[in-house]
Amino acid sequence: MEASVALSPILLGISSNRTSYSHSRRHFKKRRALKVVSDFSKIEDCKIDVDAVNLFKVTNLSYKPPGTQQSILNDVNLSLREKRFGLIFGRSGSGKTTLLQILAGLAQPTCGSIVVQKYGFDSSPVEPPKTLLPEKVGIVFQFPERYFLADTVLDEITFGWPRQKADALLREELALNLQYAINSVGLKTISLDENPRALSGGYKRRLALAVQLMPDLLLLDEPLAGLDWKARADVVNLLKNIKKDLTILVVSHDLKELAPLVDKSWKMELGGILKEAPVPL
Ligand SMILES: Nc1ncnc2c1ncn2[C@@H]1O[C@H](COP(=O)(O)OP(=O)(O)OP(=O)(O)O)[C@@H](O)[C@H]1O
Repeated sequence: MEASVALSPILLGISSNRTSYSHSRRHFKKRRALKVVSDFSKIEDCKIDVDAVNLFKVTNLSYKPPGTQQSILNDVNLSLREKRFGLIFGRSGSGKTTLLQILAGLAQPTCGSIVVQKYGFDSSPVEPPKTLLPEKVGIVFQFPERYFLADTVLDEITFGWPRQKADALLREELALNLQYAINSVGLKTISLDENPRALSGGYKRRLALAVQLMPDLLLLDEPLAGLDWKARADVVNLLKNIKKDLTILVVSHDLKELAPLVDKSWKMELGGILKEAPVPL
């Protein structure tokens, strides 16, 4: 099935689980209208912009899992400007994945805040900070292809989208969402009837990204893990394109390949202590 023909299942209506009607609608509007994240510590960057920019900020965040005595994350601070690529590196077990999970709303921090704030061209905040809502954050876990749920590419991308109760406007929005997702990750040449498990490694990663593409902030845990050299280069190119629209925060050990994309980087030290640091190459 070609992408254009494949819009018809959406227009016929789809049922909900992975995401809700309002969720999808919010994503659609947000993608068009909202500018999100920016770099607080380098807010002078904003001076080159005519419009206001958004800054994603984590302040004094700590996390102690329920029932444990030791904090995994300790007083973490970071900020990233919209449409920037942030990279967190560091030793295994230092807390990188835990931080992504908290940013995605999968666990509650013990203390601290995660906000988005808009700044004007003169570097002053133009609005009070807003709590970053989990539905505005997409997360792609390590080896995301292990968690594919559907039997076709189309169903995998649209899993959980409204089917039965979608009005005409929403159906149109969903059709555009689908087109956007397919085009953004370069899945146009793949049949939407294809079984996701039959795709090559690189195309599986593209599909996993398409599923999570709507939010403003995209979190990726080891996006190159387990791929051969060709697929890795493919995903790096894809991330370069996606960066034009979204803010991306990546946790990875693959520093050399991702370095050309990086605008800001941090090292997570054992004990969950995050420090801004250049990518060590
Ligand atoms: N719910 C939990 N309860 C107790 N300990 C936990 C919990 N979740 C994670 N940990 C521990 O917190 C530490 C940090 O784990 P995390 O997976 O965030 O590290 P990481 O830096 O992402 O490691 P890697 O690079 O190997 O993926 C580990 O020692 C892990 O065992």
